[in-house]
Amino acid sequence: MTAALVLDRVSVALDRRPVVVDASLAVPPGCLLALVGPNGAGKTTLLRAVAGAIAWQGRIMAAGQDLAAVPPRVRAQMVAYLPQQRDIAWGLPVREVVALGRLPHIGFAAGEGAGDRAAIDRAMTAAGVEGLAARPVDRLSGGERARVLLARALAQAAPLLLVDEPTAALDPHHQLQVMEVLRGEADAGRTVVAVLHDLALAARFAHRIALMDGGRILAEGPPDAVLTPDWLARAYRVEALAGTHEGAMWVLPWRRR
Ligand SMILES: Nc1ncnc2c1ncn2[C@@H]1O[C@H](COP(=O)(O)OP(=O)(O)OP(=O)(O)O)[C@@H](O)[C@H]1O
Repeated sequence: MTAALVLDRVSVALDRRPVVVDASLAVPPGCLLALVGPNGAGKTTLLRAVAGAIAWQGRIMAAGQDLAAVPPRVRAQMVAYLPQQRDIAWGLPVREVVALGRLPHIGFAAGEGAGDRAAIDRAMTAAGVEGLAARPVDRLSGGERARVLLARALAQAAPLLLVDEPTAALDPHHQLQVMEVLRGEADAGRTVVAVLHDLALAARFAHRIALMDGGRILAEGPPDAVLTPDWLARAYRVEALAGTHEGAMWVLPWRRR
């Protein structure tokens, strides 16, 4: 099957320092890929490159198209991105913030159509923010705001969804809800790349895991092939407990090495 996202020796330098080095990856359609690794590994930088937010060297292909040659509006229809930064400058009502996700489809001048309204409603329900629709977004808790921004990315309905630490600041119930949504998006045929620090959530929900350290992808594969004692010791310098439950892997970092 043709990969939905292909990275071919992607490198990024920030302040003339190599931050991502020769990252190569092929992610099939219908895959939830967790991008994991220690602080400073280069995960956010790699995701920002795929989102087109920073310059890169090498090749990034989505749905067979070289993203360097795709106009911004078309890219916004192809790629949705939930950045790590959750600041929202204006106190817009929540529903209006989520509706911004439809802009690549309807533009500034045109109004929302029935399909847009359905996508917005679906995204708000999936992210569990339908009860917040009229609330000003700058008066929400951190976790509520995070879910509103996830809803905005979901409303974009792009075939490639990039999410940076989507479960940070969420309570366990909402962490599971968000991971179920991301897994559901992948199972519906989209490609989802999620930067995750929580290895338990990565092991439980991701189809595949890419482990980064020092700007490089050290390992990529199914959770039980990547979250091994050796790789966890090498990348994170931790020992972890692990097992399986209901057909999924679980992992619990236990002590530093
Ligand atoms: N704007 C910038 N200018 C220069 N260096 C940067 C910039 N942003 C990040 N870096 C550096 O690039 C490296 C990778 O950062 P990045 O945010 O991609 O890591 P990460 O794996 O997402 O880390 P974390 O888990 O802490 O979020 C770090 O060493 C960081 O200090």
